[in-house]
Parts: sequence; structure tokens; C-alpha cells
Amino acid sequence: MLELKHISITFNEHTVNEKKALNDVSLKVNDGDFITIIGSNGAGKSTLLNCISGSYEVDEGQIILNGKHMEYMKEYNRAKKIGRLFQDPLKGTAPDMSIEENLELAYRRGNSQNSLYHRFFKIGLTKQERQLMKDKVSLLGLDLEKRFSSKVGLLSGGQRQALTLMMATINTPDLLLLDEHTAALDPKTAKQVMEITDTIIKEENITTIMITHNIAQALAYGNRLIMMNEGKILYEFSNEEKANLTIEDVMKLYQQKSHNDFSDSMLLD
Ligand SMILES: Nc1ncnc2c1ncn2[C@@H]1O[C@H](COP(=O)(O)OP(=O)(O)OP(=O)(O)O)[C@@H](O)[C@H]1O
Repeated sequence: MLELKHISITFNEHTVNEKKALNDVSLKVNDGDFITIIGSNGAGKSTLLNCISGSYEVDEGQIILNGKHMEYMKEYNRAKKIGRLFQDPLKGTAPDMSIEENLELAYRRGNSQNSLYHRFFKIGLTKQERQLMKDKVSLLGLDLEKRFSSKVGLLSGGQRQALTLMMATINTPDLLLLDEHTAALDPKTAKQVMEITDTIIKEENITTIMITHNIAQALAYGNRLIMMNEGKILYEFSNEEKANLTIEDVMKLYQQKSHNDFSDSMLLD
């Protein structure tokens, strides 16, 4: 379980650019929850994920993952427990390395002893491990298992994002953070990557938080939906509420609660 207790962060404190990006945010995420987050530009969505992953240090509050306090844990240590995807498909994979080498890096990351041994002797994946990786990659349905020695830089954006997803989940992380990971893809590829994402999350029962600008996507996936505004959680819909919601309902509630016009940066379908 992930617990956020009263977390706050202010950027550029005591300057004209001072910005309280998160203001006393508390949230309990149960094991197996898949939470989607929507909110206007600058609401604090990415900052929230950055604080959880350790990219940003919180000014106040606590972040507890499976009983362990994370707020003082370095980002590289959190990375063993937390998988993360960004909007940019170029992030998260090494373009000059092959699909197999990228997968091996991700696979060994959780196990430093194993990693050092393999790096020292330059032995790569064993036969069984390679087969395991190929079996996993074949589930993506993108034929990447047939291109295991191809450089990742040659893949399309969608293929690369699907591979990053595979790498982020290969050791079944305690938590998966998705920051608009399909937003830079064309609609057809975005749908395909989103469906692959949902399948992996369900099969591995991975606790997930996903930011999206797409309200339809936020309604279609996950079991909880959170609306953020000005560094706060504005409202949370449970699974039951979510099932009967329309995009218009979400927009209306957002306007009522935030007293703001609905940002046109939010996609409606
Ligand atoms: N490293 C930083 N330094 C200064 N200000 C920052 C930093 N990161 C975020 N901010 C500010 O904090 C606020 C929240 O930003 P954040 O990126 O979390 O919003 P968001 O909800 O993800 O928005 P968007 O949907 O536009 O990506 C914004 O005003 C942003 O400019």
C-alpha cells in the first residue's frame, strides 16, 4: 500500500515565482488499485508523481510505500520499487542498444549482485532468460520478439513505449507511475499501448497511478478517478461512481468544485 500523508512542495520559495505545487495532499492507494488522475495544466499532477518517485523532495509530509518511508530514500533506490513511464517515448530506453540489451538492463536492475556478475563477465542473458523475455515481449503483439537484436532507436514511438512499459514492469514493481504515456502517440497506437498497459496491470495486479489529459481514458481505465486543481485533490470518484459517469458529468463537477472554466487542454475523447 502507498500512503501519502499531508505532502506539500513549493518551488522558488520567497521569490516572485513562488509556486505551491502541492498543498497538503493526502492519499491512500491500496494494493492493486489503478488510479487515474485528471486536472488542468499546472494542477500538480506531474509534481505528485515526481515526489512519489523521488525526483523531487517534499517540503512537508510523508510518503510510505509498503510500510517503508520513502521521503528520504534516493531516487535510484526507489527506482527498484517503482516503474515509471513518461509522455516522451524516447525516455526510458537506450537507443543504441538492442531490444535484448535494454530488457536485460531492466531485468537485472532489481538485483545488483546478479547485475555486477553479469556485467563483469559480459555474459548477457542466459538461454532460459532470453526465452522468458521473448515470451513476455510476444504478449505485446508487436512482433518485437522477432527483432531482439535490432537497435531500439529503430523502433516506432508506439513500439518503443510498449517496450518501455515491458521494461518498467518486468520485475513486477510495487508501484507503476504513468505520466501521460500515450499522449505523444497517434490515436490508434495510443489505444493499442493503453490496452497493452491495462492487460499487464491486470495480469500482474500492479498498483498504478496514471495521469491523463483524456477524460474518456480516465473513465475507461482504472478503479478510482481523482481530479486535481491548484496543488490539491479536488474530488475522488469511486469505482461505482465512475461506472455511471459521463465526460459531461466530470466537466460539470470540475467547474463546480474549482470555480474555474474547464481547461481546453483536457481532451474529451
Ligand atoms: N521544477 C520546477 N520548478 C519550478 N516550478 C515547477 C517545477 N515543476 C513544476 N513546477 C510548477 O508547479 C506547478 C505544477 O506543475 P505540474 O507539472 O505538476 O502540473 P501538471 O498538473 O502536471 O500540469 P500539466 O498538465 O500542464 O503537465 C506548475 O505551476 C509548474 O510550473
